[in-house]
Order: sequence, then structure tokens, then C-alpha cells
Amino acid sequence: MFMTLCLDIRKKLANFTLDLSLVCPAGSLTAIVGPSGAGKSTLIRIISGLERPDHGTVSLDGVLWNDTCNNLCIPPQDRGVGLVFQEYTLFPHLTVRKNVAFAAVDKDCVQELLVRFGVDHIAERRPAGISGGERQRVAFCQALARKPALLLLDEPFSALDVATRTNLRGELKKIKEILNIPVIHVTHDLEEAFYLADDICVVEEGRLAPQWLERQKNLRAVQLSQ
Ligand SMILES: Nc1ncnc2c1ncn2[C@@H]1O[C@H](COP(=O)(O)OP(=O)(O)OP(=O)(O)O)[C@@H](O)[C@H]1O
Repeated sequence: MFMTLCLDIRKKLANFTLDLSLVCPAGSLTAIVGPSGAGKSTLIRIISGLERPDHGTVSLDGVLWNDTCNNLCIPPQDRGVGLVFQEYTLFPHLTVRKNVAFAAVDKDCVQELLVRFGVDHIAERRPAGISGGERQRVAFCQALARKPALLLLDEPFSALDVATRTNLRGELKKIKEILNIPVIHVTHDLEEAFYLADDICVVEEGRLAPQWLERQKNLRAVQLSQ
């Protein structure tokens, strides 16, 4: 059975209701694009368990994380999610190596991740002593050290210079194949979405744009028949 993220949620926001159904299979990257304020980050927070939907379900591999009918909400720490945000979220008092080791399920993977993301040479420095691009590389190491069942990326490259961004995109594309878990990637950059994504969902005022909705329905039908 392939690990698949399925969600069907509603949540009332300030100016509209977020109303989304989405299927993201293992090994595939779904890019979420759309105008500012469309509800993309709220969606990420709901999937990660940082926010609750008003109605609906979120499940991974058939295991329910949210089910509002049964008042079920699995806390974020029990969802096995790897998160990378636009702003890096490293502990300032820990070295790069310790930041990654802190998150690691298996300490043996730490050095391998540091090498893969090209930050092994700065492993003994603290976040304040490295560049923004390097910090974001470490954030990826940290997220993957958790051996996540799902990777959630909220504009992870938007604060980076073009060269670092291009390099990290390439790394993400390779890693996506190896990890074989669902990846949800919020971005404003359409070129990035076309380069990385297996599926692109356009969200406008909390809803999927119609042409993508049809594709998601077909994907769901295939998943249910497996
Ligand atoms: N908990 C909440 N309750 C009510 N409204 C909210 C809540 N969280 C966010 N909003 C509103 O919902 C809308 C969507 O916000 P969100 O941050 O998800 O958008 P976004 O698509 O990620 O935007 P951006 O691309 O600018 O980051 C915004 O208008 C925001 O003000």
C-alpha cells in the first residue's frame, strides 16, 4: 500500500471559507500555488496539526489525523511530519550538528544528511555564524532527520538568492525520489512549481481552481481503487 495523504476539510477564515479536498501520493510533490491570502499556509498548518479544521478529515496511509465528526485531532508531534518554513527554525544556542541530531530519530543519519546538503564543513558552528542559505540547508537536514512520513514545505526557498535556490531545488528533486513520501510544497514561484511538482494545485480564496479539482477527483478515484 502506498502512503498517501488525503484531506477533505473546511475552515472559516476571516474573508472566506477554506474548502479543499486533496490527494497526494507517496513519492509525489504537490505544489500549492495561488495569490497572497488564498489560504495556502493555513492548509499547511492544518495538515501539520498546528491548526484544526472546522469540518472534515486528514489522513495519511488511511490513518486518520483529523476527524472532526469524532473530535479526533492527533497532535503535531505524533504526526511524523517534516516541516520547512520560509524563516529558518533552528535553535540558536545549538551547533548545526546538534540542531540536526536533536531532531534525529536515528543519530547515524546526521552526518549523511549534513554531507548531502553540503553543510558538514560548518557542522560545529551556531546558526548566527552561517548564511541564510546554509541555515535553510540545515533546516532541510533537520526536517529529514525526523524520518518524516510527510514533508511540508512553506515557501522554503523564497528568502534565498538565485544560485542557492536553484541548487536546493535540485537537491529536493533528487531527495523526493529517494524518500518516497508525499511532499506538499507551497510556493509563489510558478517556475519552481513546474520544475519540482508532479501535480500543481491552484488555490483561490480557499478553493481549488476548477481545472485542478477535476484532476484531483481522478487521482482520488485511482487511490480508492488500489
Ligand atoms: N485562524 C484564522 N482565522 C481566521 N482567518 C485567518 C486565520 N488564519 C489566517 N486567516 C486569514 O485567512 C487568509 C489566508 O491566510 P494564509 O496565511 O493561509 O494565506 P496564504 O495563501 O498562505 O498567503 P501568503 O501567500 O501571503 O502567505 C488570510 O486572509 C488570513 O488573514
